[in-house]
Amino acid sequence: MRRAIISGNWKMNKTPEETVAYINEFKNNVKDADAEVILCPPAICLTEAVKAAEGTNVKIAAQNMHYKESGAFTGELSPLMLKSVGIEHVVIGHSERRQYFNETDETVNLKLKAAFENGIIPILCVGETLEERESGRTEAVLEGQLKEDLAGLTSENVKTLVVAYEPIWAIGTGKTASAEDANDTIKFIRNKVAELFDTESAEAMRILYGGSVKPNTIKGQMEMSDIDGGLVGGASLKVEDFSAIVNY
Ligand SMILES: O=C(CO)COP(=O)(O)O
Repeated sequence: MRRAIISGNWKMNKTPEETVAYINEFKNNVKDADAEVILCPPAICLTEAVKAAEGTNVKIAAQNMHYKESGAFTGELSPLMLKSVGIEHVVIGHSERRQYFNETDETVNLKLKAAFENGIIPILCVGETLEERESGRTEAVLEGQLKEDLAGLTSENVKTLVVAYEPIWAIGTGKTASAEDANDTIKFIRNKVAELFDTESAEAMRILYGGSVKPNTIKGQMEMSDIDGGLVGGASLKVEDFSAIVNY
C-alpha cells in the first residue's frame, strides 16, 4: 500500500517570517494527517522552515538544486547544502524551471542522480503542454521525459522516487484534468516505469497529480486507484486551504 503524499509548492512566494508564521499555524491543523505532508518554500526560507517544523510531521523540501556538490555556479545551491540544513526532498524538473530556466531532461537526469547520491528524495515533475495534448502527443511526451530523466537510475532509486504528473495547461489556470483522466495518465506513467525498470519498483513509486488542486477537488482525486497524492501550488499558500487539502 503506497502512503499518500500531499506537498505544497510555494514557488516564489513568502518571506522567512511569513514562512514561520504559516508553519506555526499549519502544523497543528495537520498533526493527525494520514498523508505525508511536505512544504516547499523558497530557498531563502528553508533553514527557518526546517526549524519551525522540527518535531512535527511536516517535512520541508527544496524547489530546485544544482547537480554539482560545489563550484563556480553563481546563484545555485548544492545537494550538500540542502542536506546540511536538514532537507530530505527536492522538487526536480518543474515545468516552470524547464520553461523559464533552461532545465532540460539532461540536467533533470543529472539532478536526480545527484539527489539519490546524496540521500535526498526527488519529486520529479513531468507533464505535457496544451498543444502537445491537443495534438495527441501526451503519451509520447511523457515517455520521452521518463526515458531521459530516469536514465541510469536503479530500481532501488525508483522505489523511493516521487513523480508529480503536472499537465502544464492545468498549472495556475484553474483547469484541472478530470480525476479519471489524471488517473489514466498516471497509470500510463506507472506502466512505462515498469517497462523501463520492473513492476515491483513501479508499484512502490508514488505518483502525485499537480495542476489547480483545490480543497474541493482533492477528495475525488484521492479516490482514484493510482493517484498517490497532490503537488499543490496556489492553494498551498493559504493555511486554511492547504490544511483542508492535507486533511481530505
Ligand atoms: O505547479 C504546481 C505545483 O507544483 C501547480 O500549481 P497550481 O496548483 O497553482 O496550479
